[in-house]
Amino acid sequence: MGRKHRTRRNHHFNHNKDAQKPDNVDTRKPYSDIIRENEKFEQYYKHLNICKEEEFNTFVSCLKTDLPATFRITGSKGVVYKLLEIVQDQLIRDCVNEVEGLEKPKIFPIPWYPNKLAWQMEITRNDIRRCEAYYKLHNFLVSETENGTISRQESVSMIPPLLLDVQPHHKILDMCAAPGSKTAQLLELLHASEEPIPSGYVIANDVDNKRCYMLVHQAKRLNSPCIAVINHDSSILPNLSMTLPDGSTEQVKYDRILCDVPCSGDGTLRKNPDIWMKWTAANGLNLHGVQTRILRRGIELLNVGGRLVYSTCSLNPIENESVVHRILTEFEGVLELVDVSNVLPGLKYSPGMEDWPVSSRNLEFYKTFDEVDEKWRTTIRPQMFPPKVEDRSKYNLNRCVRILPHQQNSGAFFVAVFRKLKTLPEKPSSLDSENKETLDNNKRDNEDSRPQGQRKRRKKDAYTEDPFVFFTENEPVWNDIKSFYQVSDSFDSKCLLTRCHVGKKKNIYLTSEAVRNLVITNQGAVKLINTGVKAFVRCDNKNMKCAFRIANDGLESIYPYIGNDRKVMIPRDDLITLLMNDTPQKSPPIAELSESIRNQVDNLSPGSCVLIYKEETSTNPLVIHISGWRGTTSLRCYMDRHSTFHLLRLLGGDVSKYDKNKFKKDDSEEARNVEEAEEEEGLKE
Ligand SMILES: C[S@@+](CC[C@H](N)C(=O)[O-])C[C@H]1O[C@@H](n2cnc3c(N)ncnc32)[C@H](O)[C@@H]1O
Repeated sequence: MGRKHRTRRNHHFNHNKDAQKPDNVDTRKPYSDIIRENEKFEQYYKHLNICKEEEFNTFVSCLKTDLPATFRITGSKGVVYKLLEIVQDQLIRDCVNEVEGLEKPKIFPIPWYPNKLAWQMEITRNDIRRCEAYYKLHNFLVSETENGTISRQESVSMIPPLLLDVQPHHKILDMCAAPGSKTAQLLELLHASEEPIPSGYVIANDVDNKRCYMLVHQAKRLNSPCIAVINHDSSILPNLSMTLPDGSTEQVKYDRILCDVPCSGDGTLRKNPDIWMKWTAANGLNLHGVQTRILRRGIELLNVGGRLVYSTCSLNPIENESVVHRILTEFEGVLELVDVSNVLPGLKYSPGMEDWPVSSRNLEFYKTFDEVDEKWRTTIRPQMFPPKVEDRSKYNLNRCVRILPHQQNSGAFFVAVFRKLKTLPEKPSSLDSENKETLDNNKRDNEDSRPQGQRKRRKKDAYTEDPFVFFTENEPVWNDIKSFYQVSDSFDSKCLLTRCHVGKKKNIYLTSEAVRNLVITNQGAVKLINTGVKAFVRCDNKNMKCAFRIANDGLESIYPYIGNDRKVMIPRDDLITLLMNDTPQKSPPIAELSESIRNQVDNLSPGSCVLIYKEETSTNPLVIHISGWRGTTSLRCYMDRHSTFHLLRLLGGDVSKYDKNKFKKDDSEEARNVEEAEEEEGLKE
């Protein structure tokens, strides 16, 4: 083995070797003592020919360095393009302070990501967090992430949703969804059209109850009425049903499925260096079974003509091609691998392997199961081996995509895209005993009931979620809301729900019709963790003739149905004034706002309203809707600090109140806020 390699964490200083270390660098280095070396790892992947021999040293050296910071820009069209301008022209210029001896890092769009909406920097996440020169850049990333307008996601993890080819009408299942960065991307793709509420939806599932709440947090940032978070083992995921217009029910089959399975994670060594210490060849062998079971269930739940993306952040063929091959064999004639070589031009990758040895944990490599030593035959299974040479062309395993870290300075990743060609036959053509058992336990493709194992579990589980109670035709609070906001008759109030059966309703949430249908049809049969975007919030203010104000979260979905009388067009300078005075005590007096505002609110009764800001000048008009409050003498908007920071940035207002330097003592309170936000960032990928 070569000499011990301790990676330098602060390699933002690397781009100028003579650079002096600036003052005020936070010295916390959680991973700094990890020796990024594992002899067996290198031996294993060298033997497997994971890349060309002459590239192997570059491959390993790259894995020992930290990952560059990347993010995606998300949100509605106008906001996206405004933010894109800021990222492109101003982010590094204005958000990185000049420090002698420190070059400003480069930022560039990730070449294969559509429309320049994903960006990579020459520095790492830790550089950004620890170096004072980057505090504004860090503030930008934290506040825009919290606001839901950027997503700090590893570049390779952005690939699976792009390969799913999502349309707004698709029924989508994310089988292993937490913490939810890909779920968020799926939701964005679902909402890509102009429709305020798309007809499709995302069912986001994870087996880990705590991690399901990370999913809820992710989904909340995107304010979608089209998502439900559920909590099941996806290898035995219950069938969901929907109610048809004639009252009968039908099993839900999904148009798109993301199967981003649990894996050994050795593709994330750059981000999670502790994996260097834990890596053994046994990790892949132990995960192959659960990965296969989850993928198998996904194929059962997929619509004919539908697409399923199987992905891992592992380099190991035992978790990748081997699982894909096994499933293609089991479902012969039913599935094909899709050729995605032209979908993301500019993406560099290696084609999937068509041949691999299977290794014991002790790195004894076998070409066929017959050679396997008796003692390993419980961990090494016959189905883990590659196809025979003469069968290779049947499976097209070379259509799988393996991204190696040195190919474009990223993490490593594996993706395979399946298309379902026909319904499953009564019995798959080739089944081993393990498969037979699983399939006998799980009800078959076209049966409308839950897997047996699941029924047992349900009895044991104590469901602790508050109930999901949808409005009925005669919901008492609805009349007041409808008449106060002049809600159009085309709005279906039955898509509103609360989380209590009795007592005062506090928050009212909105789901799409399709999600409502699913929740009601499957009540008691699925462990539903969360659904619905907050649309109205109780606000018992004696000056308002309605007990509920409009919430910002659901405003984009509900906006088209609100009557014009409670809408106020707000000019830029007035909006900036409101944003700069964002506490109820400091709400700007109406008398001090522009004539345009005074005229509009003259006849507006006190209470909740929608403020609309339009900027027509740019090529992609920016339209922003904000929940506002017309007081007896003042006007204000409901915004949390991150959204206020975001809007001021978009409008070119003064952001200094929010852009605090956490390295300065005076700003310690703000620093704590930033730290808290960072803690939350830990919830994301
Ligand atoms: C690789 S992570 C998923 C990352 C996620 N797709 C994202 O982009 O943020 C794998 C997830 O699978 C979950 N998981 C593990 N076994 C599972 C199972 N049998 N059913 C469902 N989820 C499972 C884990 O809790 C973990 O959250």
